[in-house]
Amino acid sequence: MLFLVHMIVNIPRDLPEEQANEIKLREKNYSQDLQRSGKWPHIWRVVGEYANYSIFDVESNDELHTLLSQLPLFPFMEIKVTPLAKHPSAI
Ligand SMILES: O=C(O)C[C@H]1C=CC(=O)O1
Repeated sequence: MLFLVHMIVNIPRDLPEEQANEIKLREKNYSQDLQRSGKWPHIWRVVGEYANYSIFDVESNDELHTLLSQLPLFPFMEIKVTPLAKHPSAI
């Protein structure tokens, strides 16, 4: 099942920089592990924003929820999920 996921990151300004950097490093490693696994085949930066559009390829809504809720930046994210279906004109 394919999902379009929009993630907007809002790290509080008062979070110590060292702590923020540690979370971002864990996020990068977690994200890259999922990309290597094939479950997160696309991630694109939104120009000018601390946000991304991603494609996830997972077995179920529950699996996607588990993967997203384990993102180290999850507490600081606004996430919108759009389920994708095959377009009838797609070739
Ligand atoms: O930078 C982001 O868009 C947020 C998050 C998603 C993957 C990652 O490494 O960080």
